[in-house]
Amino acid sequence: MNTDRDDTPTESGDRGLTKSETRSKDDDVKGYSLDDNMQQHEMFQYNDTSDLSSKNQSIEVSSQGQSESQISEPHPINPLNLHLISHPSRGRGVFAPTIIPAGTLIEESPVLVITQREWEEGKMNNSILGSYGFCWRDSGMGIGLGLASLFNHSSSPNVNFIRQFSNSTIKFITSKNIEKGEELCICYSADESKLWFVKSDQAVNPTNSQDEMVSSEEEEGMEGFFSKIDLDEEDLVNEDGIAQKKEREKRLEASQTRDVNGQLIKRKKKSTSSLLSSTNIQSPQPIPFSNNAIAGPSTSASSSTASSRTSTPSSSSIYPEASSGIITSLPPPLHSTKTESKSIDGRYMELTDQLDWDEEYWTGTAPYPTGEGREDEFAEFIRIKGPAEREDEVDQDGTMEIWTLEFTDPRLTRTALDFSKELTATDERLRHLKRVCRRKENDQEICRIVLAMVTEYGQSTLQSIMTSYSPTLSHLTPSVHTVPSSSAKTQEQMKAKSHIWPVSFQPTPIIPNDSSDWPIGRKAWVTSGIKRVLSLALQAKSKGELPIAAYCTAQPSHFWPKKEEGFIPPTEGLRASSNDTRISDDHPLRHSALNCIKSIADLRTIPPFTEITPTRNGADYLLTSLSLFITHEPCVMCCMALLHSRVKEVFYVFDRSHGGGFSGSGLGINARNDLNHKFHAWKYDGRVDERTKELLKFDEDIQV
Ligand SMILES: C[S@@+](CC[C@H](N)C(=O)[O-])C[C@H]1O[C@@H](n2cnc3c(N)ncnc32)[C@H](O)[C@@H]1O
Repeated sequence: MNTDRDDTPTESGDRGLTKSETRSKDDDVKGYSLDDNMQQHEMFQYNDTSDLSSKNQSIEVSSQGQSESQISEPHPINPLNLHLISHPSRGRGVFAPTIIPAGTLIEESPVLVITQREWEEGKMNNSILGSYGFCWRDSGMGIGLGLASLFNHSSSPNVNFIRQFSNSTIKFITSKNIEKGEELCICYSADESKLWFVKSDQAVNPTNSQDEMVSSEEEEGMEGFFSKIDLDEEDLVNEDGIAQKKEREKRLEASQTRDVNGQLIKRKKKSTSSLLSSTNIQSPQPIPFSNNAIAGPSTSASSSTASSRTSTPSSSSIYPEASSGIITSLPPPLHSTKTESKSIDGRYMELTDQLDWDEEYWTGTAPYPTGEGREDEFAEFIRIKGPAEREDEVDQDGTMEIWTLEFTDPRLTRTALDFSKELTATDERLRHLKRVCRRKENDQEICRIVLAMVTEYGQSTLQSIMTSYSPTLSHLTPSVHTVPSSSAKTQEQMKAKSHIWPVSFQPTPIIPNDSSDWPIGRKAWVTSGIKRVLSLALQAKSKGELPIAAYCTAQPSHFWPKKEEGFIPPTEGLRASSNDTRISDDHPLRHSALNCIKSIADLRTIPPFTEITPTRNGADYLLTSLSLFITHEPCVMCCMALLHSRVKEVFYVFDRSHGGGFSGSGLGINARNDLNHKFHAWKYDGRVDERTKELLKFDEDIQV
């Protein structure tokens, strides 16, 4: 479908939307039913007469949306027969009626492309569409037809989407094997602070393991964006470089709406889930996408619209894959498009040996007895906390004082917000606060805007900065307001804190401080990783290298958190080992961890690793969900490289007295709120024999 307006389903589409809005009001009271939904979809169908076997089968939709005559040959455009089910908090969602293999094309949904101008002038963000738009090319918005708009959000999605600007469609492809009855979800944004609704994932992810620290922000270019980023929510994101910030601002600007005076206005938060809420999840019903649901207006104006549809090919002719349900040619992975090369830099790439441990024995999957009861044979690991966690532990109910700007005239909002952004752009202490707080007081809406920490400016200084910024603000006086000093970690906190001032919602899982609760199999696996790097480091030493070694691999699937929120399955089979080669290469950057990351990067450019579909948009980094074992605490540079590669966890043996990226430097790079990924750092707390210890010592200040 192209974006030409004549090709868009104006007539039926408009009616469908009008109807849908009217219906939503009713649904508020009576709940949402699939029958309603069937009716709604019927409104969107076109009268494709070429598919009708009998001319007598003219179709009329009664006010109940019922077809008055039957169509003999159903023409399913939803060959997977997916179910639409309404959930009490998420609203409608798409569910699998049967097992669906990874890589299956669910739908290639046509998109109505709305230009930035149309979106703004039509105040579409204020309408129900505001919750449905996909960011599109040139700051436009795409409203996905078909199933596109019905996928709910999950941060561990099982469906990827690929926006195809050239033909204005979006492809939805399963990224995992889907179980019968599972909800199909996409990831709206990897940065959940950008979501405009309170997320509910229980049914999607029934087990909520506590083993994962969720990355706070992914690269924007790769994300699947929905448009609905609130003015104030926008301000919660990390400052990650001018270019991205500008891009984000542009996008934000594009999706903002203005009032009649051209002033920016706050977008209405309209959650379809509340409109569609019902007390129970309804029993699954197939979405009635078949010919017998086709309905079309019979007026001459509408038949011209309808006739432009008659040439529309059937779904199976457009998407041959859809008929089998399996895509034969997967989209290329994000990291590389190479498919043939077998060697890198003239070297043949070989996978390093697997870790030496009896997986079946230690995980209890073997027919013979398991390793249960042998826990004492393994040393413990201590988790190294970063500043993020220490900050989180500080008084959760605390408040602080900030300067705010208070006014009732909505026309001041834009200038006040711009000023606020300029003033507080880099102040981490304000990041958890929504920038705007609106309250109704004495029948008047009062708008308060975050300005700065009270400790930063005196009132007169602030007033004069403000006046010189814009004369529009000169008659306002900053006032002091008490606000929560941290984000909300639970729904209760969210309620309590937002009562004072709206804050961001950042649930943090409780993470154990040591390995005492690990299953014995994980202890055995991690111990084998530690043994491997100690032995690699001794070998390196014997060759005259610095005695530092690393080994990177995926955690065995047995230990993967089951459907845990935020867990991205690693690339199985991908593994590499390395040692420090600063001496032999006479190169200052050949640190063991960097060498290991490079090997993984090299491997990912050759088959079979090029064949892997990214598990979620924007999340397929070099070391996504991989674990790294290393003899020594990595230096600051290596820690940053590991962070950028999105490593999941690092196990190490020896601390560095200084320069180490975890505790040696005091920087705690593994868990900082001002960095866009967090990972676990585990320190080996067991014994290493004295001779090995001695052999693996090196001068930390070495200059190569
Ligand atoms: C694109 S629509 C998805 C379909 C929507 N559930 C419906 O019934 O129309 C986006 C809206 O779905 C709801 N939603 C999606 N994912 C959700 C989640 N994980 N938790 C809560 N609500 C969710 C929010 O109300 C959001 O505004």
